[in-house]
Amino acid sequence: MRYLTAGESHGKQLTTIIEGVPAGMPLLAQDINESLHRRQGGYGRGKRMEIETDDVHIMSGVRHGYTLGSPITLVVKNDDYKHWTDIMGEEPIDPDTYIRRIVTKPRPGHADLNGAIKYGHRDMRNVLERSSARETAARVAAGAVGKILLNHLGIKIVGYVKEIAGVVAKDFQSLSIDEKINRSNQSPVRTLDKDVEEDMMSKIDQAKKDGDSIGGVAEVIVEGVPAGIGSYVHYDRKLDGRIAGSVMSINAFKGVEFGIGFLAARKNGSEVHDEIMWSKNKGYYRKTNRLGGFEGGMTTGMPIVVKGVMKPIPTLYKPLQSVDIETKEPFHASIERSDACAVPAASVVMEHVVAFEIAKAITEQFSSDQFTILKRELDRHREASRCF
Ligand SMILES: Cc1cc2nc3c(=O)[nH]c(=O)nc-3n(C[C@H](O)[C@H](O)[C@H](O)COP(=O)(O)O)c2cc1C
Ligand SMILES: C=C(O[C@@H]1CC(C(=O)O)=C[C@@H](OP(=O)(O)O)[C@H]1O)C(=O)O
Repeated sequence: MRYLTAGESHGKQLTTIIEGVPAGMPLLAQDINESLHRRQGGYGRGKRMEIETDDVHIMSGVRHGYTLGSPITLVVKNDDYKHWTDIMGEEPIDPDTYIRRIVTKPRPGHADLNGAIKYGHRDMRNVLERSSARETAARVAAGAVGKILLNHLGIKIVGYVKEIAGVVAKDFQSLSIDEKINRSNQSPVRTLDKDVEEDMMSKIDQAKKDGDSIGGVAEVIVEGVPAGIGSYVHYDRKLDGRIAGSVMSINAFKGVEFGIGFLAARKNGSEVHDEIMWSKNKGYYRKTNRLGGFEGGMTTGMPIVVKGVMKPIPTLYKPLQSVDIETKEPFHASIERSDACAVPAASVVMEHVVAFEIAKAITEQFSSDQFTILKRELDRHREASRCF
C-alpha cells in the first residue's frame, strides 16, 4: 500500500490516491468521515476549522461499498477556497493585485523561508499553501482506510493527548482500548485524564491571550498486531523505523519514542528488557512492555506504544523577529489567523499515520490482492505464532 496527497491549503480541494488496498474490503465514506471530523476538532484550533466541514468524496476504487483493488481516490473540498479564488486560481492574475498580495515575510519555525530558497519562489504563498497542515486532512483520509483494514483484521488503534505545555496526563494502562477510544473522543483536548482537562484548556487560553502558542505530546496505542510483523533484515523494512518516520513527517513533530523511549538511556538492561513468558492460551507474551511492542524492527505481539512530541505552532500574534526577503529589512511577524495549539488534532493525525504504516506492513508480508485471503493468512500466522 502507498499513497500520495495533493492540494493547496486554500486551493479547491485535497486529493489522496491510495494504491494496494486489497479487493473486497468493506469501505464506506461515513467511516472515513468519522476520522476526518475527529481531526477537525479539539480545543485550541483557530477560525479556519469553523469554515471547513471535511467530508470525503470517494472518486474511484470502491463499488457498492467494497474496494475493487484498483487505486482509491479520495477528495476533500476546501470550503475556504471561495474566499481565495483571486489569490489561488490557476488563471494569470492582474500584476497590481498580485504584487499587493505576495508574501515576503517568512515566519520563524514554518517552512516559508527554506521552501522559498529551495524552489526559488519570491512569493512565499507558493510554499505555505502546501506546507500547511491542511494536508493532514488528506493524510488522515489515507490513514482511515488503513485503520478500517486493521479493524477488519481485529486490530484496534487509539491516539490521544499525553501532555500539553507541561500539563501531563496520568497513565491509564489498565483501561481497555475501547475505553481509551471513548474517553479521548469525549474529551475537548482528547486526553484520557479528566483531571487535567481544565489545566490543559487554561494553558491554551493563556497562550491565546498572550498571542503565543504551545505544543505537547501525543500517544498512540495499537492492540492486536501479532508478533513478527516488520523485519530485522533491511533498514527500510524495520517497522518501528517506518512508524517513527511517519510520525516525524507530521507537521511540527520533533521527536518520537517507543515504550519508555529516552528513559532507557538512564536504566540498566535488567530494568528495560521485557521478560518472555508463554502460556497455552496466549502463546508468547511479555511480563512488561517497556520497549513499546518492538524488538528487532518487528512487533512482539504486545501493544505498540508510541509517543510523538509536537512543537508550539509557528504562527504567532506575539511578534518574533524575521527578515523581509524583498527589502532585507527586519520586521516583526504580522498578525495572521492561526491555531494556538493543535496537539489534540495532531493526536488524531498521528493515530492515522501509524495505522497506515501497520496496514502497509501487513499487506506487504501476506498475500494481499484479496481481503479474505489476507484475513485468512493473518489468522493462520496468529495461530502459528501462538503454537510456535
Ligand atoms: C493539525 C495541525 C495544525 C497546525 N496548525 C498550524 C497553524 O494554524 N499555524 C501554523 O503556523 N502552524 C500550524 N501547524 C504546524 C505547521 O504546519 C508546521 O510547523 C509547518 O508545516 C513547518 O513544519 P515543521 O514544523 O515540521 O518544521 C499545524 C500542525 C498540525 C499537525
Ligand atoms: C487548515 C488546517 O490547518 C491549518 C494549518 C496551518 C498551517 O500553517 O499548518 C495554518 C492554518 O490555516 P489558515 O492559515 O488557513 O488558518 C490552519 O487552519 C487544517 O488542519 O485543516
